[in-house]
Amino acid sequence: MKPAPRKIAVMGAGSWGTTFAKVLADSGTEANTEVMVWARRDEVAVEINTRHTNSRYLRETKLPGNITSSSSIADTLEGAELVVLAVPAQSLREQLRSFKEFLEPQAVLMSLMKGLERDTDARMSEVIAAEIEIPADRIAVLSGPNLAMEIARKQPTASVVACSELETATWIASLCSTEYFRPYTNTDVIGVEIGGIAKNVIALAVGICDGLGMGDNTKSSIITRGLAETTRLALALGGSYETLAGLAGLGDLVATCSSALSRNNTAGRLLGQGLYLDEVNDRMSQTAEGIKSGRAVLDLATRHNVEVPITESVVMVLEGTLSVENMGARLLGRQLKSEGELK
Ligand SMILES: NC(=O)C1=CN([C@@H]2O[C@H](COP(=O)(O)OP(=O)(O)OC[C@H]3O[C@@H](n4cnc5c(N)ncnc54)[C@H](O)[C@@H]3O)[C@@H](O)[C@H]2O)C=CC1
Ligand SMILES: O=C(CO)COP(=O)(O)O
Repeated sequence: MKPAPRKIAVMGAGSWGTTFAKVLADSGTEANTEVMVWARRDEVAVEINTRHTNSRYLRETKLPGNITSSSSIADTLEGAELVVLAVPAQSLREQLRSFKEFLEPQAVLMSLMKGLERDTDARMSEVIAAEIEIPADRIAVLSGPNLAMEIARKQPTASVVACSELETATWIASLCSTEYFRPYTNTDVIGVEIGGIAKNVIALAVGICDGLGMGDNTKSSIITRGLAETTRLALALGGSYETLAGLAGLGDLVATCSSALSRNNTAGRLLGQGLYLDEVNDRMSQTAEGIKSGRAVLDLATRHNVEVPITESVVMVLEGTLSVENMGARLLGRQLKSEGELK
């Protein structure tokens, strides 16, 4: 296996980028790996460097001393053998264009993002491959039940690093393994990404049910049938069943759909309580990827002839063609079918 890198760059100083930088720094202390976080706003970089906090996203959580930050893309990427991407999914393509000239020639890129690009329906690993033109063995993704605030508090969790080349995934896993963060490896990049993307839309649906005052049977039914439609989509795209039964599928779906920390779940709850989408967006200070990715998930599924009734209903609510009150009737009124059908 390759030795630990001298430097890892994390592009994006939001809640997950900063928290994952902390995981990397906690993991790499003995190897003296420098972890540098790129922040869009200079004041965030200054706060990380001087106070070792990022209070807007992680309140008073203390960041390890081997994390530094800069608002300069060039400085952050210089010498970085691993580049971790943690910006909102819809901004990735544009950001990569500004990162490209500063990337080290052999750098490995890993996406932390759980979104699908609108209009192209591209997964983040596909956007990276298209914009940076590096081989698949240097493109990885990380996904799993990973609510940032819990990890920042060092509450134990597991996750999945996926790359078509197992050696790359194994190398990255060795760089982010700590006493509170256990990464598994997988070569099924499609399954891992689809699990992370689709669960955000399902979490919106569960949040809507919550906001409408529905109980646990309703939410459990949405979670379970949500997993069925996510699995159908992943299989149609070439992902594997086992991946969707694992941390990046079931694991993340359960965490996101049950947690008040989830931004997607929260956004859904506000919709269920009767707020308009504009009002919900105004209240969200962080990225809820499902709101923008929902339409792309539906388009992707439609192109592949995959039925995703929960996603479709959520998109209709988001686009104003279905009221939250009528969502249940729309889902329950469908033709009866066998539970086992995964096609
Ligand atoms: N927060 C969490 O618990 C987890 C988040 N994720 C995923 O990680 C990705 C990033 O999420 P968070 O860090 O939570 O989001 P966030 O909303 O906390 O932070 C986003 C960061 O990107 C920056 N940003 C905003 N708009 C931008 C733009 N147009 N161009 C460049 N940068 C921009 C912001 O300044 C901020 O630093 C998302 O895809 C999310 O689904 C995945 C697992 C856990
Ligand atoms: O992906 C996440 C947990 O694994 C975070 O979910 P939210 O983006 O809904 O907060």
